[in-house]
Amino acid sequence: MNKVAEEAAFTRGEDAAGWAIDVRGLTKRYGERVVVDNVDLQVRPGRICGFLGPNGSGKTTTIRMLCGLLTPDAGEGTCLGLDIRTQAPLIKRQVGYMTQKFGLYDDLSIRQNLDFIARLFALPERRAAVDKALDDLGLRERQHQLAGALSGGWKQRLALAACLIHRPRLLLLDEPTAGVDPKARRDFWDQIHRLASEGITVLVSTHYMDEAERCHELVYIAYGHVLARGTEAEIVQGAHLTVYEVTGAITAEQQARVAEAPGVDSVAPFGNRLHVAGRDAALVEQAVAPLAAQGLNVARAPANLEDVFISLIGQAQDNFAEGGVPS
Ligand SMILES: Nc1ncnc2c1ncn2[C@@H]1O[C@H](COP(=O)(O)OP(=O)(O)OP(=O)(O)O)[C@@H](O)[C@H]1O
Repeated sequence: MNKVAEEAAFTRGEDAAGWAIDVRGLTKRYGERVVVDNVDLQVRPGRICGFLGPNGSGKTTTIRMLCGLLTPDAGEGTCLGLDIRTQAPLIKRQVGYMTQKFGLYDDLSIRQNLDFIARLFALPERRAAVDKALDDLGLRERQHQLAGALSGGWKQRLALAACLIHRPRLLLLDEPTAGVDPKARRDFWDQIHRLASEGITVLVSTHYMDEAERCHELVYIAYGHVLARGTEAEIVQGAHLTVYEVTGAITAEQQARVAEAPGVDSVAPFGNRLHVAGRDAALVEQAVAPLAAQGLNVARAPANLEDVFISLIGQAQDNFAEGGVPS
């Protein structure tokens, strides 16, 4: 690619190959512990990529390496067409990073908080930028309320407005809706989709499966390793799980017995239903047969993301137990 084409790609917020995020082999150690191990990540502009994995699996550490807040011990690549190792200051100016903790001032109003952030970025038309952020996120009517007096959902909305005030091309959202009620989460996700449709790329970590389902693509990480990636359908198909759904008055003892049966990777309750899943169809069928004989309803069911992730984490534990859990 020639210089002109390269600059055009940079202006669009992507690298020469058209990726908004394109990193390979990202690795981070703390002392002897490898907490992110050889992670590759590629996301196209305007896509919403969900970043999932158990607590402590390396999501935050990866996100911080992407925006230049942490230097990787190994690995390379670009964010918005900029080198994560050598152009971190430029990346930071074009990224909106929402951390897990509410980082704004409780004793300032919504407007004052946004104005403060606009000053930090030295935005030229500060008042207009704050007005736009208030309007875009539906915060205008509450602009004089103190941030500390807002409910969790409105705080998240304000945090998102603060992330967007400098018009970033990439949003890195670290569990943005933790502890927020379902209606506020839904509103938040409507905003994320609106932003993506405007061309903003989003990498969002979450533990909520309904949120994972709203992403264009997903990356699942455990022990610092990527275990699965793709669309929801690709991940579910790729897992090759056989799932039986059990309904009826199942006892704790029956549940424990089926969980211990050979070939059962995961047993997960969903309301009054129990999902029993594994990769070997014959073994799973054998495991649930006694439950049917005991009068419970047992029927094949499609695998869902949660079945897959529970199964993957179980396999990862087995692998690491055999090959040595990463220290
Ligand atoms: N500054 C640090 N020093 C030492 N260990 C750290 C540091 N920061 C993170 N870790 C460890 O690295 C591992 C990965 O942490 P990270 O916060 O990236 O995980 P996560 O997937 O974001 O977890 P969660 O879902 O709980 O937010 C954890 O075991 C954590 O304790």
